[in-house]
Amino acid sequence: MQDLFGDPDTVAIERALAEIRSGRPVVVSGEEGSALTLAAESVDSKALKKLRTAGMTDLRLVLSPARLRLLGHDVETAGSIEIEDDDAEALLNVVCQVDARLERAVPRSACRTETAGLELVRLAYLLPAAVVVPIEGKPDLSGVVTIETAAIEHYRKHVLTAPHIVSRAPVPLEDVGDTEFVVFRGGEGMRDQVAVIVGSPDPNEAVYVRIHSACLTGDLFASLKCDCGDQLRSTVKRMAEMGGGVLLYLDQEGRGNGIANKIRAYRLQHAGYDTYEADEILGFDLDQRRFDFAAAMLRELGFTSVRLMTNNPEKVAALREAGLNVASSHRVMGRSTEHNVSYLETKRDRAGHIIAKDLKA
Ligand SMILES: Nc1nc2c(ncn2[C@@H]2O[C@H](COP(=O)(O)OP(=O)(O)OP(=O)(O)O)[C@@H](O)[C@H]2O)c(=O)[nH]1
Ligand SMILES: [Zn+2]
Repeated sequence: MQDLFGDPDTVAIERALAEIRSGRPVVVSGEEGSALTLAAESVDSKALKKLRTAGMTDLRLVLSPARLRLLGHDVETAGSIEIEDDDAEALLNVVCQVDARLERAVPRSACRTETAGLELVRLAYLLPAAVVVPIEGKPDLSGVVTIETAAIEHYRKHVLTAPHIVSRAPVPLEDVGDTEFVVFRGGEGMRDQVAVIVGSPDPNEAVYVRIHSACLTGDLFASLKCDCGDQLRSTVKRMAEMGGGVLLYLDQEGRGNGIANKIRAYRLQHAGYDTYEADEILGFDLDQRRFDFAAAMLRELGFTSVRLMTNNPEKVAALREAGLNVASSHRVMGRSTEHNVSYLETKRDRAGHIIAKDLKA
């Protein structure tokens, strides 16, 4: 029965992600031993106290390298510090407040179990910080999901290349005409990812493709803070004019950090930090996204040669690395406004996006 419903490691990760997102612990287990692991953002003082009462006293907070650098430690790898008391508010300050510093605690390099725990929390779209407690003796952990360290380490590589189509149907769009929405399931967290096939692209030619990361604020509400909504609508329209194309609408809100973290980052931007600085303050790398799954979706639809509509050289590189032919790339500019001009300049100057030098608000 074990693998009747999928690869057991993948099943275990999906269960673990649901537990972590719900604020419950999981056991991460490997050669280095086992540790109870929780997302730091969902831990309150009661939970900290309960863990200690249950004899779990060696509580550690695992932080990403970006967050440790903000806290004043020049490191390249994740690290952990001892959690000395049950003050959850102080713990959360260390995790995401901009002016936090480590006073007494000196981080040590995270062990494999801790690094895997951190990766699990990140995959769950939560703040990248985990509370990890080594398990000594035989505490009663019945009902707690256990996951192997190696399974977490292999997860991304494995799931990103295995999309499957779950449904498809024609949807006519205003200003565009006939399209077909094809829904894939798979990838990180088994999210649904949508391909919109515009018109009738010829798989024997290089097809126009837009890989679009979801942006609730821009795509749906026409937020002035970014250019996503303009890019979405203009590329789909252009595909229709050119006889067809494929838009991949990826559930990668907030550059792969999730909507909650994006809005946390917007709060920091409101206080004067730029888009990448804000993510770094929260402990994220410059960009969390991977595009292997997008390449796998295109292959599944029968397209192997593309004209990519993007300003982001990473997307071109990712598709080429996945073995697709990127015949050309095409810039996709939205409006620049007084609210998004510095966002666009920052993408150009820090992440190498191909965006004009003379932007006007
Ligand atoms: N974390 C974070 N995400 C943002 C912010 N503004 C927009 N996003 C997200 O960024 C993603 C779009 O990424 P961009 O960097 O604008 O553009 P791109 O997709 O890399 O490149 P293009 O193909 O040229 O559009 C969407 O998922 C948005 O939700 C922000 O300030 N912080
Ligand atoms: Zn946006």
